This record gives sequence, C-alpha cells and structure tokens, in this order.
Amino acid sequence: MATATKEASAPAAADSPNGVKDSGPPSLSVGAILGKVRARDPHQAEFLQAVEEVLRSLTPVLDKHPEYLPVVERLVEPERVVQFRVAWLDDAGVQQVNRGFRVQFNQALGPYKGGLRFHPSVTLSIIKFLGFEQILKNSLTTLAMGGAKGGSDFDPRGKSDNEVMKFCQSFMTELFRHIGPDTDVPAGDINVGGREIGFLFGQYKRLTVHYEGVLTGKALQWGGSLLRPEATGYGLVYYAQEVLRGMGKDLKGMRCLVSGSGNVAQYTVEKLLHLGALPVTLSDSSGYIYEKDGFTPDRLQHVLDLKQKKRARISEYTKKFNTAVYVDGAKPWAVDSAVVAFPCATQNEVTEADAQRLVDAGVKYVFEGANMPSTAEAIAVYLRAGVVYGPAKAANAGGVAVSGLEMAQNSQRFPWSKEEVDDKLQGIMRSIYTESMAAAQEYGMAATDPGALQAGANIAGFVKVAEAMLSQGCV
Ligand SMILES: NC(=O)C1=CN([C@@H]2O[C@H](COP(=O)(O)OP(=O)(O)OC[C@H]3O[C@@H](n4cnc5c(N)ncnc54)[C@H](O)[C@@H]3O)[C@@H](O)[C@H]2O)C=CC1
Ligand SMILES: O=C(O)CCC(=O)C(=O)O
Repeated sequence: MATATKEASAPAAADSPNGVKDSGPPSLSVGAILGKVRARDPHQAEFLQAVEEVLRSLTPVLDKHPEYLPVVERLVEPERVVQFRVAWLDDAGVQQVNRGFRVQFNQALGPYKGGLRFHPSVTLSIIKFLGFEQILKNSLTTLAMGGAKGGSDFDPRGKSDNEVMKFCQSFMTELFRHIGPDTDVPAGDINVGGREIGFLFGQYKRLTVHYEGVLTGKALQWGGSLLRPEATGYGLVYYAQEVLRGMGKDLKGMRCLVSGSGNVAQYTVEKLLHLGALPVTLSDSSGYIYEKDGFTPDRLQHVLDLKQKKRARISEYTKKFNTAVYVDGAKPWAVDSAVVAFPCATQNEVTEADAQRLVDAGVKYVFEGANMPSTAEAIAVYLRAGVVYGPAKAANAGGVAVSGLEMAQNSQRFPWSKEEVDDKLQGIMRSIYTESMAAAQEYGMAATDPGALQAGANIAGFVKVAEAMLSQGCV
C-alpha cells in the first residue's frame, strides 16, 4: 500500500451517504486527530501503532468522505475504560495485588465483545490497541458485535489451579458489574482458555444469580459452541485458502512457518494438516521447534498434550520426537524453503529484521494469527518485497466470529452442529476476503497489490462502524 497519512486541510461538515450530517471542529484532519491521540497518550506505543496503521489506510476514504472525520475523532477514544485492583491470597496465604482492565471501546454495532488476556506484559496501551483492532475486526465478521478487550498483568505461569481460581474470582468480583449478555461479552485471549472461562463464569453466576451467555469460550456442557477452541486457527487457514484461491493457488503441499504454540497456533497447524499443507515450526517465548518433514497428527497431538494438559515449554517436544530440532532463544523466521508464514504468538513478534529474513528465505505470503504481530517496519518490508499480507483483523477474525455464533446459540438456548458452525465460519472468512478486496478496489488499489488486503480490511471494517456512528448521533 503506497498511501501515506495525510495532513488534510479542513473539510466542511458534509452529508454522509446515509443523509445524516455530522460536524467537527473546522480544523479537523487526519494529522490533527493523530496529533491529539499522540499528545493524550504519548507513552501508549502499541495503541499509537494500531491507530496510525488504520488511519493511514483510511486516507483515501476520508478524502472522499470528509464527513467521516468527526467519527474518526470519536473512534480513537474508548467509550469507557475500567481499571481495577485485583487482590487475592496465594497458596501460602500471602496477599497478591494485580491490576485489571476492561476497555469498552465501541458499541456502535452491538454489545462490546473481545477477549481477556492474563500476562505480565499487559498494560493499558496493550489493552487499548487490542480493543481498537477488535472494533474493525468484529465489524468485518458481519455479526452484531462492538469492540472491547480486557485483562490483567497476572502471570499464570507457575501458579496452581487453586491460585488461578482465586485470581479469576477476584477479577470477576469487580468485572461483573460492567458486563452482561447484551452489554459486554468477554472471552479468552493469551493465557485465558477453558479453565479460566470456567472460573470466571462460576463467579459471575454466584454474584448475579443469572445463568446467561455473558462469556464465550465456555465448555460444551454448559453453553459453549462446538469449534470455538478451533475457530481462530481454522478461520486463519480458511482465510489463507481464500486468498490463495483468488490467485489461482492452493495451500496443498506448501511449507508453512507457524509461531506460537498456544490455542491459535495449535489449530492453525491442525487445519493446515487437514488441507495437505506442510507446517514445519512452532515456538514459544524461549525458542522454536523445527520438524523438517512437517508435523503429523500424532506429533501435533503431543503438542496439544504438552500445552493444554502439562502447560510445558515447547522445548519438551524433542524429548519424545527426535525428528525435530529445538533452537533456543530464536524465532522461526529464518527457516528456509517455506512459502507461507503464520505468526500466531504475540504483538510485534516480527520485527523489520525478521521480516527481511522471511523475505530472504523465500516466503511469499504472511497471514497473521496473532494480533498485530508485525511491526510497522516489518509490514513495509513485506509490501516492498511483494509479499502478500493478510492482516490480523481480517485473518484471525474466525475466533470472535464463532464467539458471535456462540452468543446466537445461547440466545436461542439451542446448540448447533459442528457442520453448521464450520459452514458459517467458512462463509464468514470468505466474505471477509471478498469484502476487503472490494473495498480496496473501490478506493483505487489493484487486486494484485500486496497491500490490498490490509487497506481493504481497514476500509471495509471502518465504513460499517462509521455509518452506524453517524446514524446514532454524536455520543
Ligand atoms: N484465542 C483466540 O481466539 C484469539 C487469539 N488471538 C491472538 O492470537 C495470539 C495468541 O493467542 P492464543 O493462542 O489464544 O494464546 P495462548 O495463551 O493459547 O498462546 C500464546 C502463545 O504465544 C506464545 N508466546 C507468548 N509470548 C511470546 C513471545 N514473546 N514470543 C514467542 N511466543 C510467545 C506462548 O508461549 C504461547 O504458546 C495473541 O496475539 C492473541 O491476541 C487473536 C484472535 C483470537
Ligand atoms: O472471542 C472473542 O470474543 C474475542 C477473541 C479475541 O480476543 C480476538 O479476536 O482477538
């Protein structure tokens, strides 16, 4: 994508395509809005990175529709930020104090929706970037969901089940008053899976006496949806398949690099195997494993046992399978002879130097499973090298999409079959691809432009939210 953030001149208030007028300060421009965001929160590096990336893509839209500028000014400010103390007693009876967050970013399209992350790196900046991305991602799914994110700096590593339960109960003891099935529906993210959602749901029920679809990612026996655990990874691969199909290519036989080894990475590898691709790496924050001839269903099952049951490091894998090598302290991006990369671990895991390594090693496609895994500089490297770039908010939307389907099943009080959910997931990922392409082309980009999917996802996601915000007035 070749557009740069434009310091546009003052647009006058104008009619929106739906006939609603909105007006902002006469000096409003993309540059002025960015300046205000930077001045307000100069230390929120991740949040600024996410906002800058989106606004850059929106420049041609805002040139054509200056009436959206006041909407953008509101969009970059969360509707509500809740920050709270989470105090709990560890197994030794010693008090621990963590910080909890819920950023309710935008409710234009539906109840706030987005995951909870428990990780020592969690700050308000991280939760705000995730919540901001979630607005446009949820819009792309076509389901009625606003954008939110939450979490805590709690580190579950090394904690007993009892300690995790105590923490979750204390976290929900504050959070419950801000959420509800028609208000805000949290789910999992890094270090928040089935175990944590269970503890959180139990405490919500105890506090409210309501048995309702207030969280997604629940277990099947008590309101979960089939395929929610698999949805982000499966959706990512379905999206990649759509993009490749649009270029007359097929994932079958392609060597793929996958980073991370958590929920998203595991089911990305599983779906790649279903489709005959050759995933060869997985990683964690300590290093990566390389299976030269690719994972197999048996080998993947071992990863699932290690990660889901034993909560072990990925290095443990080579104790059972000596077909693989473990490389300590490194990322998988320099492994050669791969064509596709799926970063599925965490934000900014692909730096400019990593991106250059990927390009040098022959990678032609990057599809993001993690949220914002590529730095701005890394994205520039992909695009300069002609690498097709499938951005997170489109490529990993399958998880929240099936969360939306879980909400629909909870409202109906009737579960759907695996086939029904999978069929809907595939349809949603296909429509994200086609809508993104259509939006990029509407604003002058060629379908063959390596940045078309990025610009298209930002534009298509934004326009729906902007129209809803215009219709709903200046709130
Ligand atoms: N779980 C979901 O449904 C969705 C998750 N995501 C995103 O996918 C990414 C992964 O999330 P999950 O798989 O759910 O979490 P998880 O907790 O199941 O797994 C996280 C994985 O990332 C690895 N990791 C964490 N920090 C790392 C680092 N600095 N370097 C290398 N590896 C690191 C961990 O070792 C672990 O294997 C996150 O960016 C998350 O926001 C996006 C959409 C939905
Ligand atoms: O399923 C959800 O509500 C949230 C998933 C999520 O956190 C994400 O899309 O990043």
